[in-house]
Amino acid sequence: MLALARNSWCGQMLGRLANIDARTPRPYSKPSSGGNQPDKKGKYRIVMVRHGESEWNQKNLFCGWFDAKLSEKGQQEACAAGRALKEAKMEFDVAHTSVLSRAQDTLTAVLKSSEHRRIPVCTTWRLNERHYGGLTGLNKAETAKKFGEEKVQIWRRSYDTPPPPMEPDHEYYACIVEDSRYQGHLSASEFPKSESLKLTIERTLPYWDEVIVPQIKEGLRILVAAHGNSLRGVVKHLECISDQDIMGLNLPTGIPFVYELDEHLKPLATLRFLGDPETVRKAMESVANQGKAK
Ligand SMILES: O=C(OP(=O)(O)O)[C@H](O)COP(=O)(O)O
Repeated sequence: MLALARNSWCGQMLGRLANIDARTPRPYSKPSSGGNQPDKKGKYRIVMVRHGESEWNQKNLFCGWFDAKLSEKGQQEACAAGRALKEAKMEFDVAHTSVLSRAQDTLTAVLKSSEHRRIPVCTTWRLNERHYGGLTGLNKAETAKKFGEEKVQIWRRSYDTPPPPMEPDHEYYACIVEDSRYQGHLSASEFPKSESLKLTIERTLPYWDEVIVPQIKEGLRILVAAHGNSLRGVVKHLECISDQDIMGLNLPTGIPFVYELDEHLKPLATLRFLGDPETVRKAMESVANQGKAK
């Protein structure tokens, strides 16, 4: 069993995060797609994976900071992701994940099924999924029926319109706000009530810039296991995707993707999934369609 302990070396870097402003992504647009042809080798490489299907993904519920577990299918996806990494001969020196079980359990399964040696794992709330506010726990298709698909699309994919806030009388408010994993890491005023992609990026990028980037530059091979929207934020930043174009990116569960980076950490190409392109395309389409009224 792999330990998900906070590594003191990660902890030191985390301590430097106070008062750091997120960088503004430059306006630039590049289509994001799948493909399994190896890219030209960069100076650096980073691999990321959205966790396997969770029980709430399976029920088509907005999840956010609720700590849903992986479904049986999600466990299998995570194991398949590990096998794909092994087949691609990808090895890692350090892994980063969120404080949510679905990402941590995916990482554990990925490292186990790829028969990877034990590596340090850094966990941070900054890689959490976006906080889905008052939508947390609602069925996406039923929400689309009630409020319209257009409204749900804005809540799911607009860059800077956050969902309605989570109020203290919300069914899941207490279990999220009082969760011990946030104690000492987030003050009451920092604790989000809901997050747009923009707000998610603003708390994820300081971790990227201050913890992950220095490790990449040290030559460490990094694996990140996180979430649909926290990773969309990282992809937007890396590829300088415009606020408009990022709306079209839907990351599938449990399919690792690779970036080859130049010496300035700019990607040599768009993200490359380690999966059959048709399977990846269908999985992305299925995520996009989750917000349609049934
Ligand atoms: O918790 C969520 O993301 P996750 O399953 O990647 O952790 C969201 O419910 C994803 O929903 P979205 O694809 O409608 O933004």
